[in-house]
Amino acid sequence: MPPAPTLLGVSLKMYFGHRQTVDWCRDVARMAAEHPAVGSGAVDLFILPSFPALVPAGQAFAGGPVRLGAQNLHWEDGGPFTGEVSGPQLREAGCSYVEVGHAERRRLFAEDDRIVAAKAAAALRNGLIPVICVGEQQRMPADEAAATCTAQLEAGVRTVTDGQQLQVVVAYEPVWAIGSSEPASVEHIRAVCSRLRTWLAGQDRFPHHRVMYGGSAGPGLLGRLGQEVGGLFLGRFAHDVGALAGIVDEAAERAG
Ligand SMILES: O=C(CO)COP(=O)(O)O
Repeated sequence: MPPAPTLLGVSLKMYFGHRQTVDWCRDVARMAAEHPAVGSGAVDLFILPSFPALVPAGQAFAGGPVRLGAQNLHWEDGGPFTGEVSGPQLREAGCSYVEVGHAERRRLFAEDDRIVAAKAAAALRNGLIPVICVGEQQRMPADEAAATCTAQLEAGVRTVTDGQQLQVVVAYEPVWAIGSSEPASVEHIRAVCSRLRTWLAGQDRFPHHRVMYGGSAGPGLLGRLGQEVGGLFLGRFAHDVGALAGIVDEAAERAG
């Protein structure tokens, strides 16, 4: 069996201005169109820009292999929720993915496991692949981190019951490694991702699941991770499209 495609995702968070975001997406679309590994399906690439850029970014990616996603959604599908964006709106805007429960949202916007669970359910209900973020707050041994993250994941999907053919992505992001200079160690990443994969594999609800690593991930990391790590969730170190292209190369090498 050929290895599963490597999943690469980039969240732009709120780093770029609007024009800069759209220009960056056009550059990524061009890079991906020229990169055989993205076109062949050996590498799956998704980009999560800010809400206002979703439509022009979708236009930039139209007809190509790059998938679009959002960084957040509301748990209801419509109604009096000022300032919020719904799953159906994201689908209409062309999104395939949506991020749920990022550490910054948990910390700064008081998103707890109950909200994460409601948002994950909203994503799945609307045909969006949730990228469910989990991660331990402080440095700790890998087995403790794995137990913490598995419990977070279990809580984050507890309301999802009807899982036939549902796809989920889990982004393992140790909070202490986000916005840092270095990612977690390769051994730590492999151990935690492996435990998350084992937990997901034991769930009939999620026949299609992938686990990726994020937190100061950048060039040179992917090649050192085993197949238990399905890909990378990138932040700052993908701002340079050349660096992102290099990571796509590493993913292509992994595919063999
Ligand atoms: O949180 C992250 C991706 O969503 C990781 O961000 P950094 O790679 O910039 O630390």
